[in-house]
Amino acid sequence: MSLLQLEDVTRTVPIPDGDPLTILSGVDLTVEPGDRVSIVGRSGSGKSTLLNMLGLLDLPTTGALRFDDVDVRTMRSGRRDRLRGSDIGFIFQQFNLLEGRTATENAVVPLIYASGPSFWRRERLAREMLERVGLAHRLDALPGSLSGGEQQRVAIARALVRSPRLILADEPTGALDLETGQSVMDLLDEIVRERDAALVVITHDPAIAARGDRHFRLVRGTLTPELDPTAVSYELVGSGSDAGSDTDAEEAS
Ligand SMILES: Nc1ncnc2c1ncn2[C@@H]1O[C@H](COP(=O)(O)OP(=O)(O)OP(=O)(O)O)[C@@H](O)[C@H]1O
Repeated sequence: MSLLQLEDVTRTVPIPDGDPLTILSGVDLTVEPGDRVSIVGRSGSGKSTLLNMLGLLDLPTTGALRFDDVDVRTMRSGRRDRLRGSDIGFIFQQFNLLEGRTATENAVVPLIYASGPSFWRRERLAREMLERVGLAHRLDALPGSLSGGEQQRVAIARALVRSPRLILADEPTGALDLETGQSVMDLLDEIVRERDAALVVITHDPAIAARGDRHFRLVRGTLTPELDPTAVSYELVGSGSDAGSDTDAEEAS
């Protein structure tokens, strides 16, 4: 049984007074427990759209999206939301921590929506997770007093505190220097391995992509296997205005 499966997925969005815009097409991806998948793609290639789908935030326009072999499109939105809360953890480039709340208060947030022991033991679970990411001495620190690497560790603790089976990381080292980024990735890899969770990392950085076990690139909404992620040129994965965009929308305009 696979954890997550996309089969021939297309995502189109309506354009006022125009043909629908195709953002993803023919995407096939299977993620198994313990998998470490990396996806590179330049600005506008459809990464956020794909991430939203992997995180069950958006549904395919056509094609199949299955979680635990259950067609996500047949689920009521409440069930999808609960599944996302309990089984999927998100890590972003900008750590998205609540300012004015301590590290522990930030890490506890996902457990506020849990039930049973996870809810009753939430403070302890949050503290244990922060200890696991090396922040035992900063439990009461506010985000503003933490370094970038420490803030990302709080965000990792928050993402993992419910023991999700799938972790989605969107440019997790994008706001960190090289060395801090590597140590954050080391930690993430370690914890993911310990828990046999699956990790999908979306990144512009070939060095981060190379850490995965299976590599893909997203070009104009099409996902293809990448055999040698270290050989991906900057031009392909580059971000920002110098790299240009990658969509039909840009081409059409
Ligand atoms: N609802 C929408 N309506 C119109 N265009 C959209 C919509 N959603 C996405 N797009 C376009 O589809 C393309 C892919 O979007 P997406 O946000 O997935 O790209 P991305 O690879 O995450 O880009 P970036 O790295 O710059 O964030 C972009 O050109 C975007 O403008």
